[in-house]
Amino acid sequence: MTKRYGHVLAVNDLSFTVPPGQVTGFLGPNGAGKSTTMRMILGLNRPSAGTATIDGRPFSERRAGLRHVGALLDAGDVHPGRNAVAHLSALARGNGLPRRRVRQVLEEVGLAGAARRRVGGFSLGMRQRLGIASALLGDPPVLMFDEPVNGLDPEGVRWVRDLFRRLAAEGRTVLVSSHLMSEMQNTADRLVVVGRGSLIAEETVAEFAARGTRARVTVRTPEPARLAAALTAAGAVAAADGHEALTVTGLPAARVGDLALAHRIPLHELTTRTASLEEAFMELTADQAEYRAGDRR
Ligand SMILES: Nc1ncnc2c1ncn2[C@@H]1O[C@H](COP(=O)(O)OP(=O)(O)OP(=O)(O)O)[C@@H](O)[C@H]1O
Repeated sequence: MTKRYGHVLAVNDLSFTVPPGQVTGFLGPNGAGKSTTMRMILGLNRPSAGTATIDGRPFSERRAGLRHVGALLDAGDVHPGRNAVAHLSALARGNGLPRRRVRQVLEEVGLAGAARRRVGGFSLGMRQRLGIASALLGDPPVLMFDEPVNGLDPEGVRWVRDLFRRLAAEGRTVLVSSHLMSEMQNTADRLVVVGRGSLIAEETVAEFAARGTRARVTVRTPEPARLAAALTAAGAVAAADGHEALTVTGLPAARVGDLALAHRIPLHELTTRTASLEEAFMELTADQAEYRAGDRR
């Protein structure tokens, strides 16, 4: 799909597949086009070009609505004067869903105790939970969540992760967007990474992690300057990392240790670090972030 807003190219010829039985993380920096893409999948925004299908058909052709696809797009999109039960009951009525589902999903998201409180008084985390309850209401096989973790406390983050894993284990299709790799690391099976509207990567989390920078060696010594000189002479790149530490690329840890011994330089630490997912993500999207500190575009 492609989506233009005037001269802004929000989504640029983006194509990917979200399989059932897995959690697919939809990852990209702010403004990468994630929300626009999700809205187009649901037929809320019209693509400038291309189509999105769910089980082979556009969402608009699906009569089952909430029973087929559940989505959390904007947790703030709830009438503040209503309480949680009224909000969900209206949704249930509009979609021909049994009333008992309202109680069930409120229990499921941990809002049973706040069921009769006005949504206007909800914290952001509670609104997210209510949005997730709405998505679950129709017990759908396909679920989409746009930045569901925003505003959740650590217990909420863990809860939502377990929920997504369980939904996928039940065979459902789960698409979750985030601008933070750390949120996806232990949640997603697959990643669709976007930057400035374009696809950067579509692969398993393991494949994505393997893309990361070469292994690096952290070495700590009271004589960093001498060690850096020895390492550089041996063809490595040694960068000062704090007071007595160096970050070394281009040589394995064993060679770094051997060189230190040969030069009689004491070592206080010698650690191999592989790039974290976060680093792989930052590296891949470094040129793609729309807004960055110090950016004066
Ligand atoms: N209604 C609109 N009118 C004009 N431009 C828009 C509109 N909606 C989105 N955009 C622009 O499209 C681009 C993609 O926005 P989108 O909200 O889809 O990104 P996102 O990846 O969801 O970002 P975030 O993580 O910040 O929510 C941005 O440049 C945004 O400013």
